[in-house]
Amino acid sequence: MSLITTVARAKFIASQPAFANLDGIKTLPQTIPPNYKMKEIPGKGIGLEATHDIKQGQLIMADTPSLMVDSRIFKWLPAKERRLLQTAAVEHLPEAHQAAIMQLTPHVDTTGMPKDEIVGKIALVNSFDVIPDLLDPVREELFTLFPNISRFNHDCRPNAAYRFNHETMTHNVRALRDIVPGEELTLTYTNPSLSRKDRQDRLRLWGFECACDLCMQEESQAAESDGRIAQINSLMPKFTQIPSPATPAMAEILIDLHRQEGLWETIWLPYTYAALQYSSNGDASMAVKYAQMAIQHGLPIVGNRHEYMIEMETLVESPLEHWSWSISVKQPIVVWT
Ligand SMILES: C[S@@+](CC[C@H](N)C(=O)[O-])C[C@H]1O[C@@H](n2cnc3c(N)ncnc32)[C@H](O)[C@@H]1O
Repeated sequence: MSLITTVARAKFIASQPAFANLDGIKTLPQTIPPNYKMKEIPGKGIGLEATHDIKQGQLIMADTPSLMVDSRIFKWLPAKERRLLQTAAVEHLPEAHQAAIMQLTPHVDTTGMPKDEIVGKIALVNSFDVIPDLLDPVREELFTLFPNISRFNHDCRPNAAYRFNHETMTHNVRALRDIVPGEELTLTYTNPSLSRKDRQDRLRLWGFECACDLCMQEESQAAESDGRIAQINSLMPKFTQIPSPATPAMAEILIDLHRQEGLWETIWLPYTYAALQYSSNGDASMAVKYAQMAIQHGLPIVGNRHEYMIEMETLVESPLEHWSWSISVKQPIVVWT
């Protein structure tokens, strides 16, 4: 990979296990047999299609970066200088790798365009903002181009999600729900909990009109979906209010709305709220059931170091000793301080 950053940050990144522990690299999961194929998707350019059954949580792809750019350069360098640096970084890669990058979509006609502008467009259309590692002293994101993950198209109700692992330097894409052969594999490029108009406005900033099923729906169906999104967005904050007016029934409604909308990437949150609601109302079996579902759907998305995942593990282990146990029976509910 090519990395554009300061010497100090490059030293930090080079000290990560992926570079410092070469034996560890041998255990990286990139060698998983692909369960997808690349093909032309009508109205969306190239995309990926499942060729096998894929289970919720299953790893679909683990991709290492081609080009990682410290996002501070967007403030520090004029556009032309930045693009020339990005081009030099691409030219540092092995030839086959360079060719793979130059084949990614620039989304515009590049006839007669200088190479640095083409590289700039390819980077803009295809890169991900990687959040820095917790130990990285620089808190600015890393604008990162991956050779294969860039082929995932967007869907406002995606069936896969990504998470960057700094230890292995891989961007891991996992299934959000069970997927059957023939389905397109998709990620979301924007917040799915926005109204259709707001999602489409944001995607236009990426330079395309979204052709996903939800965006192609009739006006009346789109209005129903927007209504559910509005209901989710008004219910959600009630679970973190102090004191909270939330109840187990409200948590069940929130879960149901997520299921109806196919919001599989965030469903771990209502499961978490439901677990806490049932626990605070003294129902251990429902609390444990939902805590397990929160873990099942949350781990692939937020990882095992996330505070809610730690809470849910604790709740599953000893429900009657969890801080939330029966608190609303004894006193007003305080959920998530
Ligand atoms: C990161 S690339 C995805 C792969 C791309 N289709 C290709 O041919 O390499 C993003 C581009 O794919 C297209 N695209 C992705 N999702 C789309 C969608 N839901 N509707 C229409 N076009 C989409 C747009 O041209 C967008 O600029």
